[in-house]
This record gives sequence, structure tokens and C-alpha cells, in this order.
Amino acid sequence: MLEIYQVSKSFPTPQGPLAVLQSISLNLAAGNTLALTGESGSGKSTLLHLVAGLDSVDAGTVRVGGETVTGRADADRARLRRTTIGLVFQQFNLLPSLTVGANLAFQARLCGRHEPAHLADLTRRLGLDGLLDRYPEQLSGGQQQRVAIGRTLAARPQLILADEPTGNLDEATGDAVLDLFLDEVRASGAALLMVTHSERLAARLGHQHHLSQGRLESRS
Ligand SMILES: Nc1ncnc2c1ncn2[C@@H]1O[C@H](COP(=O)(O)OP(=O)(O)OP(=O)(O)O)[C@@H](O)[C@H]1O
Repeated sequence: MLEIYQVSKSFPTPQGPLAVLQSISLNLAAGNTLALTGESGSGKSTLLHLVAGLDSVDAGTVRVGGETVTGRADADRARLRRTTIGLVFQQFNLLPSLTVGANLAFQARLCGRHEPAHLADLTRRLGLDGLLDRYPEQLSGGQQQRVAIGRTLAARPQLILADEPTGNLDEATGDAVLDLFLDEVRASGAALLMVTHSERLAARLGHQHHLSQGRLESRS
């Protein structure tokens, strides 16, 4: 589902180029889950952005569902994001003029996969039933995070990229949300790549990789 091959990325800084990722390779098959850990600033979000085609690699290739992300036109990468990839990023990017209910359904409607029963189940499991008529600005950070998760999962993406999806949640809610991710992956056969600072949550995923000084180390 996901093939990352010898990907490198650096950013310009006043002190010269900062090599954030150095020849990173990684494969993730459909139905598999992988936790990506690493210190703050080690390049975890950068790697997710490259996979999603939101930024360009300096070298190497990324393939999602057999399609090459790298070297494609922006419109093509946007299509891939819409149809195949589900993103839960640190900025939740909820639509401020839409209610929680409409935000939850937005992505699934956009890609023609709106299933009311599935969405109702996600809404219940994310504890959002009482909030459907509110607007994003009326929610706490953790509630916004859960809406962003529901919106992504409702669209049944084949590849889920989640950047600290439980970062704003207390431990019990974080555990319940991870249960939901894992159940959805089991049911849909999607692949899940999740960034987390929690070793405890990372251990619940099928594979664990650690990013340090630009290199990826497999821990299982
Ligand atoms: N657009 C950019 N321009 C310059 N430097 C950048 C840019 N984006 C990221 N960086 C730098 O690249 C490094 C990796 O950042 P990244 O956000 O990927 O880290 P991270 O591992 O996700 O961190 P955190 O756990 O704090 O979210 C950092 O040193 C950051 O300052």
C-alpha cells in the first residue's frame, strides 16, 4: 500500500541545509499498522507530508497503492489524497462555517463514500453525539481532534496517515480512539501509519519504527 524508497529531504536554514531525512525506506502492506516515533524535530511530520504529497522530496520515491506520488503534478497528488489517503494532522483543518455533523460527513461525501450507518457508529464511538450541531470554534482541542479523526475514517481511506492523533486526548480517550483506528483498519483492510510520542500506544501497532538523526530504525 505504501512504498517509501530512499527518500531524502532537507530544508534551507541560515546555517545551511538541514538534512531532516536521509535515504529513508519503508514498506507498509494493506491491513498493516506502523507506529513512527522519534524526538520532537526528528522529521516525523515531514515524512508524513511527503507521503501525502503535500511537499516534494529531494530524492527518492513514494508510491501509494501502486501510484507514484513523487514527481506528479499537484492536481494529481490532490486527487490521490482525496480518493486514497486519509489525513489526520496536527492542524485539524475543520471547516469553520460547517457544523460538526457536516464536517464529519464532508470527506466521505467528497469522495462518494458517505455511509450514514458507518458515520453514526464513528460519531458514537468518538463521543461526538451531543456536539453535532455545534461549530468547530465551540469545541475543545480534544473534541476538534476527534471530529478530524471521524471525518477521515468516515471516508474509508486505503492509507491512513495520522500525526499524533491522540495528542490532545486524555489517556482513556486516547486508548479508545486507538481501538477505533485499529477496528477500522481491520474492517477495511487499510494501512495505518501513525506518529506518536507514546511508547505504550506505539506498542499496540503491528510495527514500530524510530526516526533519529535523519535515519529510520526498525524496532519490530
Ligand atoms: N518548511 C520548513 N522549513 C524549514 N525547516 C523545516 C520546515 N519544516 C520542518 N522543518 C524542520 O525540520 C525538522 C523536522 O520537523 P518535523 O516537523 O518533521 O519534526 P517532528 O518529528 O514531526 O516534530 P514534532 O514531534 O515536534 O511534531 C525540524 O528541525 C523543523 O524545524
